[in-house]
Amino acid sequence: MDHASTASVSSLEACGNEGFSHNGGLMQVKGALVTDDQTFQPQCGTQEHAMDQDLQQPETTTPINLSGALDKQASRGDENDSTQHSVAAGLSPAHIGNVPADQGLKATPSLFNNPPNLARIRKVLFECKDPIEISLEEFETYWPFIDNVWVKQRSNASKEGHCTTDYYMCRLRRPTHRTSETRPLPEGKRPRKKRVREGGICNFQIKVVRFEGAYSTVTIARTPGSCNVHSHDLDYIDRVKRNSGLMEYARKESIKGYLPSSIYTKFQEEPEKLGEAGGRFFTVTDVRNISAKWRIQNPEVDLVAHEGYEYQKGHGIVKTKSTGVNEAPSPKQLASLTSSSSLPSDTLSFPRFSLDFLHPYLPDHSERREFPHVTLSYASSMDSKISLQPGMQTVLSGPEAKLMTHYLRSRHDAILVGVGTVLADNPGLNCRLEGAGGFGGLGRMWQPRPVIIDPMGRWPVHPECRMLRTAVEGKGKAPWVVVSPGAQINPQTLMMLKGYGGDFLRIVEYNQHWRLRWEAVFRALASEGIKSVMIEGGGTVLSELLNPEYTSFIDSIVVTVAPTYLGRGGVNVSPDSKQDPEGTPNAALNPRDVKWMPLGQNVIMCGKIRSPGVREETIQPSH
Ligand SMILES: NC(=O)C1=CN([C@@H]2O[C@H](COP(=O)(O)OP(=O)(O)OC[C@H]3O[C@@H](n4cnc5c(N)ncnc54)[C@H](O)[C@@H]3O)[C@@H](O)[C@H]2O)C=CC1
Ligand SMILES: Nc1nc(O)c(N)c(N[C@@H]2O[C@H](COP(=O)(O)O)[C@@H](O)[C@H]2O)n1
Repeated sequence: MDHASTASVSSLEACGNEGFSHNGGLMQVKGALVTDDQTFQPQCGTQEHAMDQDLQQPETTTPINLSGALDKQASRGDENDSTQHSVAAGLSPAHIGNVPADQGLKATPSLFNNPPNLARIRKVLFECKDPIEISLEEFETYWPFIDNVWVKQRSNASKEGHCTTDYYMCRLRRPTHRTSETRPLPEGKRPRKKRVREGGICNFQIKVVRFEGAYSTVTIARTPGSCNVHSHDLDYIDRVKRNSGLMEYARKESIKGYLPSSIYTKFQEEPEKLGEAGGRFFTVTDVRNISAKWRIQNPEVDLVAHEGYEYQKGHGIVKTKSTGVNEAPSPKQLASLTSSSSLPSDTLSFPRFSLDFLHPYLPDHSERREFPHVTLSYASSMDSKISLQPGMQTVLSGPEAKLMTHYLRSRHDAILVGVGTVLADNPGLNCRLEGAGGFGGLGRMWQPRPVIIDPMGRWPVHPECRMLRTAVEGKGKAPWVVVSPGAQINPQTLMMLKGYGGDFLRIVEYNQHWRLRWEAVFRALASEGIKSVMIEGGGTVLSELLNPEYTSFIDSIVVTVAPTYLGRGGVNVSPDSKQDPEGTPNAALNPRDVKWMPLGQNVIMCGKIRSPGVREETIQPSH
């Protein structure tokens, strides 16, 4: 019998979180990782949780194809592993990536300094299919390259100044302004040649909310009056208006005193970068206009062509001497190119081996369900231990299995652990794979949400803990901490966690053993928009969830088995024993559709747990 029957989630607003607005309400796009050989197909996005009522619920989510994200496969170690006790020693080394042949081979400076995945991210910011959360820094980096799409309508700021909301409409929503045909032209003016574009043709509208906290975020979402898609593509806008990122490139080069035609020639030498930045329709007149503005202040400067370029009649500016462009870099240049990567040093290369075997066990985010898809995923010794002793982190996954685990993380909306694991491991619980679900995509947007089961509020929220550092560095999300009504959370702690983008969720449902009811936890997560949860541990959490009371909530299990025995002192994963009605012992649980897959020195066991038809909460999509 339940001691309390109402499930409720409170984000403890009552405890005094003035000045902090909820910076959630966001769309996560999962599984957007694509290998060079397209081994993995992108998946759909999910609504994480609603920030405020005027965010539109997305009706459908669309696969993301992150083409540029994985171009750079430089090898990097994981700085955090050195502190862990490793029983996986001797496993094969991590995959060493290569510097792609075309990466940064320019010896003379390029006019471009495009941020990573620019074309992809321009498209995401143009389409705004689902609410997007990015860091302020990312916003300031990417927005100038897409600002040609938008015209600001109005702005609001919160009283405390933490939060600013700007409302934008698509440029093509503006009504057409035609000059009166009858009005006489001013003296000396020729009639305008420019074709007047038809206005009012696209009713796309967004709002951009800036939230300033320990981790400043910007969320971008369609407003309720907006249509779902633009009535035109991004090229159409790029043809009509240049973005300010592109124009800034031209301005920077102009103020060096170069001829517009020389600048234009240099731009055209890197058509891919130009196209990525939205410059497919860039003209020499665009450069001339920028240059002319600067020349008003600097009329005495004699404009020159770039070194190695000169004017040749009939051909305009052409390259006359080798400038080192497209020549092979020296070893020194190569070394500096690999070390100056913008990705964090703990980035993991995307697996080069196939992980197709996992697909039947992965969440299908297009399904509409009452409860999230739940995957149990942990690493175990041969004697079913997950660590050498309580409170001790033990590495059981070899390099390949570790990449697989991070791939799994990229495919789930949330990663859940018990507080015992957090206290023992101080984990990051982010996805460190290179690509959209991990590093190098849109910051934290595609990262899974860490969830900690901590009924008594034992986790000491501290800026130095890894999850919060990870959040501040934009490498992951701050956690949601699931607490019971009895947990004493002081307002400073609450405000600190919220400032990092995390929160406390209070659950008031218990089972007969005064344990939080998992049903209530999953329902609470679902109501916050979480569609899939990967549960990593520890022993208490996993063993409890493998009991009959909860197996109807568990979809899949993915266990990394390590070739080692940790011994009796280790932390066990084992459900309660089971007997038939006559008292004869039975197997406690037999997963279905089992697959075993060797991965390096580990073997991965995948299986399904929830029987088809049991708690089949799939809701038919509404039309
Ligand atoms: N090899 C692997 O894949 C993994 C290993 N680990 C290891 O597991 C060990 C930690 O395991 P445990 O100590 O068992 O801790 P745990 O991580 O399972 O957390 C247990 C705590 O969570 C809370 N809790 C969990 N379920 C609850 C419920 N239904 N109601 C109320 N409270 C609940 C309680 O406070 C309980 O003390 C560590 O040594 C860690 O390194 C952890 C995760 C993965
Ligand atoms: N898959 C797996 N293999 C192991 O050998 C492990 N020790 C774990 N532990 C889990 O991973 C968490 C660490 O995550 P970060 O790397 O810090 O992000 C740890 O807390 C366990 O949940 N998992």
